Amino acid sequence: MCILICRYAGEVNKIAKGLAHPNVGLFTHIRGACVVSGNLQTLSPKVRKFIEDNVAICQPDEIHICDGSEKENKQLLCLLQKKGTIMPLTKYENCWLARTNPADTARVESKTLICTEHERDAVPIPKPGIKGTLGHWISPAGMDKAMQERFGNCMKGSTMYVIPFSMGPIQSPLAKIGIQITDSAYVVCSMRIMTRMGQAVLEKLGNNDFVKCLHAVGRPKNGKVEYPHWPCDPERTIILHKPLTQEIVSYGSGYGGNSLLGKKCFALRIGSTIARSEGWLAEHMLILGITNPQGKKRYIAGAFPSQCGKTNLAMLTPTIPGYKAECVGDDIAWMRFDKNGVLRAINPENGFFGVAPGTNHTSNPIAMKTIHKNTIFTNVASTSDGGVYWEGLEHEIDTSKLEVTDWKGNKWVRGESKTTAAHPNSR
Ligand SMILES: Nc1nc2c(ncn2[C@@H]2O[C@H](COP(=O)(O)OP(=O)(O)O)[C@@H](O)[C@H]2O)c(=O)[nH]1
Ligand SMILES: C=C(OP(=O)(O)O)C(=O)O
Repeated sequence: MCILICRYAGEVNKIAKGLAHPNVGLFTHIRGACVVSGNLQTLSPKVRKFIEDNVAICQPDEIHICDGSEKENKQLLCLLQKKGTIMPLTKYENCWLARTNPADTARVESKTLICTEHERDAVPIPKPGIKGTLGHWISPAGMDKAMQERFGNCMKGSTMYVIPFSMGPIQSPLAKIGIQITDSAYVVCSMRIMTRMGQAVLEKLGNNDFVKCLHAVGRPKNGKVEYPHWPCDPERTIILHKPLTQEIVSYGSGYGGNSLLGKKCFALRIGSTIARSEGWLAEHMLILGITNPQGKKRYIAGAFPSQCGKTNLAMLTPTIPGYKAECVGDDIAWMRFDKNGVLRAINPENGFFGVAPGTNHTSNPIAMKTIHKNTIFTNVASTSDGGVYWEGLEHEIDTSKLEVTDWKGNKWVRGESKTTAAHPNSR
């Protein structure tokens, strides 16, 4: 049955490509690309247009509208395993390890740009001759050009996934909705951990506006994909934000910080512009609840740059007797004053994306308890008993009795290997 539908779809595909308006009457297709999962009928005209526009540019073979279900997640994890993008970590429950292209391991600030009509609306303008360090600006024409140079046909042969997601609990009045298009199943599975995503979000959205997020892993200009299990285009990686139209565009990287667009791109950067216009704040801050021995609870928020300890402080285990600490958020805080003038905050995320090295039962016991179930590890080392390893676990995992494979897939021996077992920014 399945084969028949696909064959029929292939024929319709050809016909559809020849029509003046490629969507006429073809509810299983968008511009000739077969919808292999999800129902076009449930999409609002705005969501459908967003998909259609990008299908026309990116030319995917298939479209998968994500419902966020457990079944879908399992199918995608299985697909990723078949492609060699992830491997199961048999020591734990539903845990996986991804190894990226070694050139795609972190966010790239220098390639992260904000698009506004005037430079002064995006970044402070330094004196002539001085290089600014606070963000990068791109003009609308520059953004259009950057996109044209990269996105044309970039999903040929691939599946375009459509991820409806909510930053903040779906029913919360503070939540904001985005739709992310991506050609990475790793991104879909990761977005399922980091956000609330799927069918329920589409139902909440109705025909309202949403933050438009477009992501493609890209292919190098010369067509040579060095690591087929992790396609990317490090040379041309670019992360663009257009606050005016609430658009995010990310090309060339599969690394979480660049590709999970709900996180830094939406919750922080676009979020801060939405917040400014609506009179609230989106900040790069952890939120921690502290209850003293008398039962009085207070919250603190703390702003540290990336890789400076937000996740670890947010997961603090108190050493002072009688105190209780509760993690609300480890990266981004959405804050506003309520009608009584009390500052309230939510964590718009739904999961954690912490740096692995340095994490152990002494430095962060809560993280250690959390990560042995339903976790996607990226660029950590693996052990022959199906576990993970990184710098900082020397006193907890006896590597002399195990074989260790480093984050690049090579044999690693403690005290002998000259490189680290895990990438310093492994997550
Ligand atoms: N020495 C030391 N390292 C820390 C401390 N807090 C965090 N780290 C390490 O710094 C790195 C980044 O930590 P993380 O909490 O993920 O930072 P985030 O990116 O700001 O959330 C990890 O390797 C941590 O183990 C600390 O208080 N002391
Ligand atoms: C998510 C990231 O930031 P942080 O280090 O603040 O967690 C990142 O840099 O990819």
